[in-house]
Amino acid sequence: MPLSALHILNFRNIESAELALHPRVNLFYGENGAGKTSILEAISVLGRGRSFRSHKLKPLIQQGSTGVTVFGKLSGDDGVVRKLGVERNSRSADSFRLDGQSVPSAAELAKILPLQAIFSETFELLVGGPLERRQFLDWLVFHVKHEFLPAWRQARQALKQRNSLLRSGRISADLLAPWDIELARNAETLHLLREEVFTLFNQELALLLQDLPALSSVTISYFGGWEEGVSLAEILQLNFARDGQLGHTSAGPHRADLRLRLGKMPAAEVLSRGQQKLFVCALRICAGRVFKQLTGKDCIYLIDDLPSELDEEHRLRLAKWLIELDSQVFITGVSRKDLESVWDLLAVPRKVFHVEQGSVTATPINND
Ligand SMILES: Nc1ncnc2c1ncn2[C@@H]1O[C@H](COP(=O)(O)OP(=O)(O)OP(=O)(O)O)[C@@H](O)[C@H]1O
Repeated sequence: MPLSALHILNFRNIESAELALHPRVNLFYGENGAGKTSILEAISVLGRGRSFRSHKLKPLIQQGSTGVTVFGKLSGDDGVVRKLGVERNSRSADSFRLDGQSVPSAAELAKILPLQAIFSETFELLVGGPLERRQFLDWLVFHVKHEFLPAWRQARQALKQRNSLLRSGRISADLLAPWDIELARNAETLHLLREEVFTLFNQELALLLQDLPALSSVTISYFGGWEEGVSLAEILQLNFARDGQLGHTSAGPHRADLRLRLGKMPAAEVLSRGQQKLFVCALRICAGRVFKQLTGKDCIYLIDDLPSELDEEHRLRLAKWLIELDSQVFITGVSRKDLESVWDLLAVPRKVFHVEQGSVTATPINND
């Protein structure tokens, strides 16, 4: 369901902005520091409870203010309307609201407002550590498999307890046993769900990249976080002494990863920077495609400073993928001309906003 309205209060340099949005393409242009990324961050806070750029709350709250508020209205073609609200305050706990009712966590909002963000750090997906790739896969698993979140929370809790015992030095197999059982049980569930979703994802990625030979030769494999063919329960027992020395659990679902290779080499060492960026965009588009196939719903794309990240040919490719997906997109850029050129070329209806010192104004476009 697309976001039809957005109301932002005291968010970084935006004191107040009320936007009526286009159901498909929304472009934001303006000088450096104008507040373009802040608009995408506000949408991210609405859908995830946090910004894609910073986990910390404090930098988001406008200087001199005590809290930020973001409201959004989602409107479906069938006339269904959902209202989301997030208030983040430096003094009290975060408040998440859905259709006027308080909800316990941002996960409830994420189900209604599924988001994919593409920004400069996203392009580190190939070269960065496993955490980003694991979070990338888990986004899709969370959205398409309802069993995922409870298993993930229980595994995280068991891991926390196990690590705290390991660190305390009071370790005996008896003390660890209940947490080993809990961790291993949930880990097997997470592994099966991740593996199943990854298989679908990989098939879809091959289709998406079939006419891009340089990228379609990249192979991706899923690593569950411990040795294949052995149960995690056995591994935890085998690693007992080692984990004790390390003070943490060395194998488990928290070590899962996606391994991207081109021939025998890590893909990041062979692909050019431009190819890497397009490949990361393809991964994110593919996640949206699988999400749509399995749920019948669309996810929303937030894309920060696109013209500085991709050249025009790659921007055109990304725009075509987004159009095929029929997703609502929010894209920022400094120059209006660079930002609009591919959408002009493809004659795509859209809304263009000018952002200037924290104020946001809808502007007429050529075909208005
Ligand atoms: N907590 C805050 N209170 C007030 N102003 C802030 C706060 N945090 C950041 N700012 C300012 O708000 C603006 C936010 O910039 P933002 O990153 O959204 O700009 P942008 O238009 O995306 O710029 P660029 O093109 O450089 O990426 C900056 O000018 C920054 O100095």
